Amino acid sequence: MDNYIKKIKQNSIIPLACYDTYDVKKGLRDVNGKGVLAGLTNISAIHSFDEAGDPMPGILEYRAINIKDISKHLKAENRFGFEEVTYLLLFGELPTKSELAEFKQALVAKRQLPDEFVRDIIMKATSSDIMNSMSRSILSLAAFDDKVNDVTLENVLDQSLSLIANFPLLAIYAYQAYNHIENRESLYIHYPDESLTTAENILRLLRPDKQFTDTEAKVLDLALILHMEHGGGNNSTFTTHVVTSSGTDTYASVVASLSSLKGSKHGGANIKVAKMLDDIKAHVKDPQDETEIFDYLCKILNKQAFDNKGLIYGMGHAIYSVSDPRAEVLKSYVKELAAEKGLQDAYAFYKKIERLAPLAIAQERNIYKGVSANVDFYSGFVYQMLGLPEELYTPLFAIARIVGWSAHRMEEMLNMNKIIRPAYESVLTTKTYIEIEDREQ
Ligand SMILES: CC(=O)SCCNC(=O)CCNC(=O)[C@H](O)C(C)(C)COP(=O)(O)OP(=O)(O)OC[C@H]1O[C@@H](n2cnc3c(N)ncnc32)[C@H](O)[C@@H]1OP(=O)(O)O
Ligand SMILES: O=C([O-])CC(=O)C(=O)O
Repeated sequence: MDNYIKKIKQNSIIPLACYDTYDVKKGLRDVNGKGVLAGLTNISAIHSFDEAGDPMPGILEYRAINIKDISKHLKAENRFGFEEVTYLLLFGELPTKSELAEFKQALVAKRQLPDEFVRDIIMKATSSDIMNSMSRSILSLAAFDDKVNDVTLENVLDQSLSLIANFPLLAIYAYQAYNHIENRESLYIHYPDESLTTAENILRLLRPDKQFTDTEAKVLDLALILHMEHGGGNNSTFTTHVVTSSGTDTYASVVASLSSLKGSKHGGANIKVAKMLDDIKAHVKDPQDETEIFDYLCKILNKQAFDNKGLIYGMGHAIYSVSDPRAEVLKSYVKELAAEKGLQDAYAFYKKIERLAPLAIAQERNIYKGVSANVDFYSGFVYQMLGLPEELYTPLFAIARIVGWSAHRMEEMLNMNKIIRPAYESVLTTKTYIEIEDREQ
C-alpha cells in the first residue's frame, strides 16, 4: 500500500506554481473569496464586500429579502416560518394567507413514507452516520416512484415537495433505528401529526413522550430557516447544478448534494464544532485562562490536537469575512436559550472561542479577507440546548437545505439546458508507450 501511495503522490501532485502559470483559481475563488462567476440566480444573494471591494458585514437575502428581516418579523409575530420561507424560495414570492394554508396542506399530504418503508429499509444496516442512511433511504424511495426519470418541471416539483416533506422522517427514523439497534435504547417511531409544523414534528418524532415547548420549536424553526439557502456556489448547491445539468433524476441529484453537505468543511462542520468544544474543555486545565486556550487553538491549527486536520471548525467562510449574518442571528437566540437553560457558562466559553479563534488563525495562516464565526459555530450549541443528539446536527442542516437545492435544480433546468463541463489543463508532456519487457524493474 505504501508503494502505491508513493506513486500516487509522485504522479499526482502538481507544483503550486503551475496554478499561477495557468491562472487557475484554487477552489474556483480568488484570495479575497470572490468566486469564478459560474451562473446567475434569482434565488438568493450574498453581500460580503462593499463597492470599493473592502470586506463588510455579511448580508444574506432570500429572493431579495434580508434574512434578518424575515427572522425579525417571524419573532415579532411569534409565528413559525419554515413553510412560508420554503414557499418564498421555491416560488419566488411571499405567499398570501390562503396560498400559505394551501401549501402547508400540500406538504402535509406528502409527509408519508411508503407502507413498511421504516421496517424494510430504515431498520436495516443502521449507522451512526445518519447522512449516509438518508442517502440510502432516498435512493430506495426512487424505487417506489413510477416516474423516477421524468424530468419535466411538474414532476421535479412534485418529487421535490415529497422529499422536503419527508426529510424529517428519513433523518429521525434513521436516528431512532440506529439508537435502538446500536445503542440498545428503546425504539420510538412516532407518526407525524398533520396539525403540526415541520419544526414541531421534528421534536415530536424525536422525543419519547412527543412533548416540546413552543419556544423550543420556534428556535428550531428559525435555525432551519437560516440554513435553507446560500446561493448557487456553495459546495452542495453547486453539486445540484452540476448533476442536474447532466439530466439525472431528482433522487440522484439530492443524494449527490447530501453527500457534499456532510463534508466537515461544509455542513458537517456543526458536529465537529460540538466535538471540538468538548475536546478543548477536556484539555484546557483552566477554562478562564485565555493564554492556555489560545495555545491549544494554535495546537489544533498545527495539527497537534483534536482531529489533527488543522481546522478550527465553525470559523471562516469561503466568501464571508467580517461576519456571517446567520451566525449573528443564531447567537442572539443562543444567548436567550442559554439563560433559560442555565447554561451561561457554556455560552461564555463559546464566546471566548469565537473571539480567540480568529486571532489564532490570523497568527498561523495567511489570511487575506479575515475570518469570523460561520453558521455552523452556534448551530450545534442550539441543538444541544434543545436536547437533540449530535448524530442529527448535519441531517438538520439537510432538512433545511433541500429547499435551496430544489429551487436551484428547477432554476438550472429552466435556464441553462447545457451540461456543465469546465476545462482542466493537462500539465504533462506526451510520452510514448514502453513495452513491458523494456520497463525498469
Ligand atoms: C455552511 C458552511 O459550509 S460554513 C463553513 C463550515 N466549515 C467550517 O467551519 C470548517 C472550518 N473552516 C474552513 O475550513 C474554511 O474557513 C472554509 C473551508 C470554510 C473556507 O476556506 P477558505 O475559502 O480557504 O478560506 P480563506 O481563503 O479565508 O482561508 C485562508 C487560509 O486560512 C485557512 N483557514 C480558514 N479558516 C480556517 C479555519 N477555520 N481553521 C483553520 N484554517 C483556516 C485556510 O485553510 C487558508 O489557508 P491556506 O492559505 O493554507 O490554504
Ligand atoms: O456558501 C458556502 O460556501 C457555504 C455556506 O455557508 C452554506 O452553504 O451555507
